[in-house]
Amino acid sequence: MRRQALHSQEMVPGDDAPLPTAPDAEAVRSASAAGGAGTVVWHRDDLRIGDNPGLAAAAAETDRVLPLFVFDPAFYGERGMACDARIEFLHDCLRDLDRQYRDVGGAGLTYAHGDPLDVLERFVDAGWDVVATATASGRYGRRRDDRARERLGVRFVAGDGLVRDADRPREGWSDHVESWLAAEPLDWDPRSVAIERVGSPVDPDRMSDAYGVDSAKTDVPIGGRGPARERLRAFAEEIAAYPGSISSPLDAREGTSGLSPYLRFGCLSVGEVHRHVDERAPDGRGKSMFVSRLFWNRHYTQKLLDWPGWLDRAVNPVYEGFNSDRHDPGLVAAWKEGETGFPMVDASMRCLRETGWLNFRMRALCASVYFHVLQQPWRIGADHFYEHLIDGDAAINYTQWQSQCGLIGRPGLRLYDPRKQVRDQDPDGEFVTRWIPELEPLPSVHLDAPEKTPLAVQCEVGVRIGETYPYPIVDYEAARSEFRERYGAVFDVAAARLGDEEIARRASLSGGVEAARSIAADRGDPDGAAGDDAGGTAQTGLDDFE
Ligand SMILES: Cc1cc2nc3c(=O)[nH]c(=O)nc-3n(C[C@H](O)[C@H](O)[C@H](O)COP(=O)(O)OP(=O)(O)OC[C@H]3O[C@@H](n4cnc5c(N)ncnc54)[C@H](O)[C@@H]3O)c2cc1C
Repeated sequence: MRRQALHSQEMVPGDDAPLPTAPDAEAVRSASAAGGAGTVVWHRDDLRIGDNPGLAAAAAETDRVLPLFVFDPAFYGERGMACDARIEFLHDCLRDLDRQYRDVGGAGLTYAHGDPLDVLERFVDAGWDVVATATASGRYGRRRDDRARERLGVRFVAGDGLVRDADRPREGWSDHVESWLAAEPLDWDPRSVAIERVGSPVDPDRMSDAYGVDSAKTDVPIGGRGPARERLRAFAEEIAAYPGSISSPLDAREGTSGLSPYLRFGCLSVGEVHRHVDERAPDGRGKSMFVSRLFWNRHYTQKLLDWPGWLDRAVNPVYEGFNSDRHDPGLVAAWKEGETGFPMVDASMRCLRETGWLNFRMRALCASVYFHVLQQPWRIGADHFYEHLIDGDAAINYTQWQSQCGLIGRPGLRLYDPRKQVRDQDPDGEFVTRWIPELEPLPSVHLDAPEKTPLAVQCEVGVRIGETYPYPIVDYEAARSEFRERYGAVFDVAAARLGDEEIARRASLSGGVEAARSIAADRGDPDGAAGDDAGGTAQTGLDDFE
C-alpha cells in the first residue's frame, strides 16, 4: 500500500502513536504554578531563535516564554512520508535549537509528543498564551492551525515575506518581497525574558527509538545553525563559481549553496541568507542568480499559501487525472529504482534514494521523463521525491512538479532529453558511472544511449545491455511524440481555463490574475481545437518564475 500523504484530507494524527501525549497535564500545571504562566512559542519549521517573527512578538509582549516543539505522530512512521534521513536532520536541528536557547541563558526547548492541539491545550488550560510563526502549509497544517486559532486562541505571526489576506496577493508582489528582504532582522533581547522549560519524557533520541528511525542514506548534511552558517559563509566566498555549477549534477553538489534543508527547517531565515550574501559576497552574476533563487523560494511558497490544492490536484482542472489511465506500477517502480535504461535518470534516481539530494536540473529531468516519457500520474512521482528529499518542502516540491509536468496549461512546456543531459552535463560519465557502476567498463561515448553500443564493444568490455543494464523501458521518441499529441490535444482548452477567475487565482502566476488571463486570451480555445504545437520544445527560462 502506498504511504498516506501527510496533507491528505482524511489524516487523523496520533491514533496509533507509540508514545503517550507528553508532557502530561500535571507536569504542565505544576511548572506553571511554580513560576506563573507566560507565552508558549510553538516552533514548527522555524528552528532558530534569531529573526523569528513568533518569538520576537512573544518576547516583546511578555517576560516569560516557553519554547515548545511538538513531535506530531502524523510525521513519523508509515504515514509520515519523510525518509529517516530527513527525520534525523530535523532531530539535529532540534538539539541545536535547544542549545541556542541555553546559549542565551535560557532553560532550553520543551519537547512534547502527540496531537499538537492536545499538547497546546494543556498549556492554555494552565494559563499560557500560545504564539507561532505563520507558515504556508497544505490541508493538514491549515486545518491544524485553524483549529488551534479557533479552539485555543493561538496567534500566528506573519513575517516570512509572503502576502496574506490580500484579494490579489500577486499585485506588487515582487516589490513586497524586495522590501521585506531589505528590512532589518527581528531582534529580541534574551535578557528581557525568562526562557522556561517543562520537563518531558520525550526528546529526539527517544523519538528515534520509538519510531525506529535509522537512516541508511549517506552524504547527508548535519542539521542545525552551526553547519548552516558555515555552509552560507563558504558559499558566499565562492559565489562567482555558482552560475557554472548549477546544471551539472557533480559540480552542483559543492557549487550550489546546499542551503535548502536549512531553509526548509528554518535554521536560517531567507532574509538572513539574503543579508549575508548581499553584504559579504562579491557583486556579479553569481550573486544576482542566487538572489533570484531566494525569490523563487518565496514565489513557490506563495503559491501554496494561495491554494492548498497544489499538493493533490492539478492546478488546471483540464489536466486532472492526466496519465492516470496509463498507470503502470512496473514503470513507476523502474523509475524509482533507477532501472529505466536512461542512464542520467537512473543515476539521478539512485542518487536521490542514497543521498536525499539532487540539483535542480536533475530533479526537473527526472520529473519530466516520469510524466512526459513514461507518462505516469504526477502525484506518485511527486510523493516519492517528497519522501526522499532531505529538503523535501511541500510548497516547493509539489508546485515545481506541477510546473515541470505542465499542469498549469501555460505555453513553454519544457521536455528534457535524458540522453542530451548526459552529453551536456556529464560527458566523461563520472556521475553516471558513480551511481551505475555496472556501466563503468563502457566507453563514456556510449553512456548517453548504452543500448546503441555495438555488440562487439559490449562483448569486449563485458557489459551486456539487457542483462547487465536494461534496455530503455520505453521508446523515447515514440513516447515523447505520443505525449505531445495527447497533451497538445487539450492544451487550448486548458489555456482557456486560465481565464476563469478561480483558476487564475490558484495558478498564482508571478504576473497575477492578469498574466493568467492573457494566456487564456492568446492561446485559449474553450471549444477545444487541438494546439498542434502545444507541448513543443520551447525552452522558457525560469526568470518568469515558471
Ligand atoms: C521537481 C522539483 C522538486 C523540487 N523540490 C524541492 C523541495 O522539496 N525543496 C526545495 O527546497 N527545493 C526543491 N526544488 C528546487 C531546487 O531544485 C532546490 O531548491 C535546489 O536544488 C536546492 O539546492 P541548493 O540549496 O544548493 O540550491 P541553490 O541553487 O543554492 O538555491 C538557493 C535556494 O534557493 C531556493 N531555490 C533554488 N532553486 C529553486 C527553485 N527552482 N524553486 C524554488 N526555490 C528554489 C531554495 O530555497 C534553495 O535552497 C525542486 C525542484 C524541482 C524541479
